[in-house]
Amino acid sequence: MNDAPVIALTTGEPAGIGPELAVMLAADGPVDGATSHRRVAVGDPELLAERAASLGLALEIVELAPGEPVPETQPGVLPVWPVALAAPCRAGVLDTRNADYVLETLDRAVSACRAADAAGMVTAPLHKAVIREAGHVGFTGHTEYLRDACGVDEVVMMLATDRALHAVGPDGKGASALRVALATTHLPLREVSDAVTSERLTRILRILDADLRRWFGLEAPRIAVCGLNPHAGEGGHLGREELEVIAPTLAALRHEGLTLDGPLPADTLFTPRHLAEADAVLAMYHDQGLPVLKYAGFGRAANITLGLPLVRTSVDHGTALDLAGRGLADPGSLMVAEALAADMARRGSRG
Ligand SMILES: NC(=O)c1ccc[n+]([C@@H]2O[C@H](COP(=O)([O-])OP(=O)(O)OC[C@H]3O[C@@H](n4cnc5c(N)ncnc54)[C@H](O)[C@@H]3O)[C@@H](O)[C@H]2O)c1
Ligand SMILES: N[C@H](C(=O)O)[C@H](O)COP(=O)(O)O
Repeated sequence: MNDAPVIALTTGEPAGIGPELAVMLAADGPVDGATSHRRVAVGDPELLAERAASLGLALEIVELAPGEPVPETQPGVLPVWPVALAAPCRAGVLDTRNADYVLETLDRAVSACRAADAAGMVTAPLHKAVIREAGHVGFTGHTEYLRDACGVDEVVMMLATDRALHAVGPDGKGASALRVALATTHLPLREVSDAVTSERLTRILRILDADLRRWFGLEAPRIAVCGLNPHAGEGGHLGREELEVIAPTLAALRHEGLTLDGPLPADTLFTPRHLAEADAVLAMYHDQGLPVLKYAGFGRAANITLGLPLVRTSVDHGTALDLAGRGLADPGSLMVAEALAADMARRGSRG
């Protein structure tokens, strides 16, 4: 199927599980509709060959020259857009010398998407600390890096379990069908309150509403919004952000036509009755929303960056240095992320 969308898979931190997940998927071949896209890995071909060999996988690594078409996905073959490691890499052992290599794989995939050589990108996990330690002191993750690379002001990190991914509402699918977006991402907790501003919430909620319509086929997305404080501030006795920032912002956005419920106490929002009435939840900070999502679907969920001019999905886990090189990592989330990117690419191409 040569008109299948090309999905660029950045292989992430070379010492982490990203490279082996890529070779595991490629060796096994298309499953669950994976023939619907053409995978091309972005990374060091020798590293990928080494990881495949060390896991005993029969895999042919095919380096593609610039402009060479990406072939149909087939078992045992992994096409690669080559980016060379800066230093030799051992699984599980981080090296700051390879930080720029990781960023180069992202730049390569972004350029390919922008040139329409790829219809979307999927990112295997990178290690944020080693990139910062290498001198990229402002680096906080793919999400913000891609925002800046694409020149947009705001993006939204949303994770969704596999049961809430493909252009349908979670209704009737139970509480494990979850979409959780974040108002703030990788911030120290003590900075969160100051970051929850009306301006930020307005930008985030507009993007979330628009992209739930665009990518998930929801005509009037219902978004449940968490409060920041326990019991959503307990009427102002446990914090005033709900009264002074969140509630007035939601009221203004309802006038624009957004369907918003909240601010709601986060502890009871994440219960089946409330979730059944929401297509997505907006959490105020990382560990308010993501532990629930990962409890519901770790290993079968995907991370989607909303608000970008290109398709980007990712896994629901990190570099798992403790597992790297051992063949123990679960490729489930990467499979889900790839299938979702292909689905989004097809939707995008239909306009
Ligand atoms: N998309 C991304 O790039 C991404 C996502 C999350 C975390 N990270 C980064 O990864 C690094 C390590 O983060 P962490 O330790 O908090 O989380 P982690 O997800 O790497 O590991 C947490 C636990 O989950 C296990 N685990 C993770 N992935 C697994 C898989 N595929 N199969 C089986 N078990 C798996 C690990 O072994 C570990 O016990 C950090 O630098 C973090 O910022 C990157
Ligand atoms: N917050 C995400 C998670 O916990 O899964 C993760 O760190 C991803 O971040 P980026 O996609 O921005 O790298």
